[in-house]
Amino acid sequence: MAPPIDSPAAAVPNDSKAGDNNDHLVQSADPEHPANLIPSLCAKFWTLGWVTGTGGGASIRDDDLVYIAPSGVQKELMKADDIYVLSLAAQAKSLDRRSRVYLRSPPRYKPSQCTPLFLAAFTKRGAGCCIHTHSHWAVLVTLILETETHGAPSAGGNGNSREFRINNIEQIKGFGRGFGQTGNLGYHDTLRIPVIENTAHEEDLTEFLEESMDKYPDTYAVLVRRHGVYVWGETVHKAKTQCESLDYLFQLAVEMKRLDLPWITDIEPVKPTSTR
Ligand SMILES: CSC[C@@H](O)[C@@H](O)C(=O)COP(=O)(O)O
Ligand SMILES: [Zn+2]
Repeated sequence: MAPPIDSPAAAVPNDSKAGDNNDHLVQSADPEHPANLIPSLCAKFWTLGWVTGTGGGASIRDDDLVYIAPSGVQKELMKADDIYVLSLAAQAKSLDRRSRVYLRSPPRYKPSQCTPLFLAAFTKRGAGCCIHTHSHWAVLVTLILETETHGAPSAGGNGNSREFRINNIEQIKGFGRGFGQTGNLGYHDTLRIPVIENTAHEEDLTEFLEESMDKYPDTYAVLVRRHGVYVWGETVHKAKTQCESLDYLFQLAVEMKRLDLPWITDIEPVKPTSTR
């Protein structure tokens, strides 16, 4: 396989030996270590159809260090030894935003093309984990929304192809209110997920993803039309459960559309008649 395109490490931690490529950064017996967790999570995601045929992936941030999968590999078969490691502090000092400074680069691969999008979640939102899926349900929702703009909004949508909206579904409670805010969305809250258009090259999505983050400061996800979804969270646990909740809602929304059921409904909150 071709060598990595991005620049090798300019700075290495003091405890590294020269020439060892900082392999110790990905060597741990702890299954929760990011270098072990990314492969095990991706193996689970593959069973859900989220990272089929090398598409999709996941990245984890541990303080200053970001762990990234290689590009174009079967994500469900990755090993810890395949993982790239990048320092956010070193990256912030880099003058060229498009070149990246890796503390560890497996020589046989290139880093994931999703890297700048994962970095946006870490630097703009302080996320601890970002997941990218090519789930059928995410893609179908963007296709349904696309048809909404060509003609009158039907019962299933909201007439705005750049935003997915749904309310009055219990699983909405699986989402946080936004970074820096406490608690989760409520049953009657409306979940809004922005949609950006796909580009020929993954990294060209970055500016549009960042734009969406600015426009929707509370969002934990951005849909990419005809492509998939990026979902993040403060922790791995939160990114994973939000991604699962979203996939559940996308599947439900597609089935609702088939049944001509609306995604947005006006339901009066039911008041408890007695206190326990
Ligand atoms: C099936 S190719 C998909 C890629 O172009 C991209 O969309 C993707 O999600 C994965 O990119 P990768 O560089 O392999 O991590
Ligand atoms: Zn992708």
